[in-house]
Amino acid sequence: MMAANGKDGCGLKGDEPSASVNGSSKSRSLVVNGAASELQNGGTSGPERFTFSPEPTMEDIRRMQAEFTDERDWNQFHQPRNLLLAMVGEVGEVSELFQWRGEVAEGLPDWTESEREQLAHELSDVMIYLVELAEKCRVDLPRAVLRKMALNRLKYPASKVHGSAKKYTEYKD
Ligand SMILES: Nc1ccn([C@H]2C[C@H](O)[C@@H](COP(=O)(O)OP(=O)(O)OP(=O)(O)O)O2)c(=O)n1
Repeated sequence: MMAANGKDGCGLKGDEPSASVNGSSKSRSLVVNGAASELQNGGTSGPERFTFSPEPTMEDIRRMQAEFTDERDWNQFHQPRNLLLAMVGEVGEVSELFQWRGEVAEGLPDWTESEREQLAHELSDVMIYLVELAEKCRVDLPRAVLRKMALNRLKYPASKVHGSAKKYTEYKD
């Protein structure tokens, strides 16, 4: 399946996603994500912020999922509405992991490795369906996110809303 913008994917094509993605980003993620791996392994957060690995990009994810569905002849099932329902179902599975726990601290310090991995799986399911939903709706998601963030900055000027969680409609001027 071609992307909305008609560009072919590149980089990870033809490889097993887990092998190629891990292989290509491992060293960088170790260097770039020093703080990240500490947090992912249950350590406390240091002064550095958690960061993601640079790969796979959203376009990589779109292409890998398109290959996955093409190989299984599943595009017939992956219409926008079905993808939306599938994504919401996966959001429910994320919620299940948090339910009845009360407040959960950043970094999930009390979670086991297995619970963290389960969460990583469920968040990935949400992401995979979100990206495919955007593709099938012809929304160029990375660009759309940039536009939306620019709008958010206009709606919530830091100078005006600093330290307040009020919705923009609650500000008088
Ligand atoms: N028709 C389908 C079925 C699965 N998947 C892919 C996308 C998701 O990443 C994952 C979802 O698989 P499941 O529906 O089996 O859901 P879970 O992996 O969450 O399993 P479970 O519901 O047992 O927790 O597989 C897909 O693209 N299309």
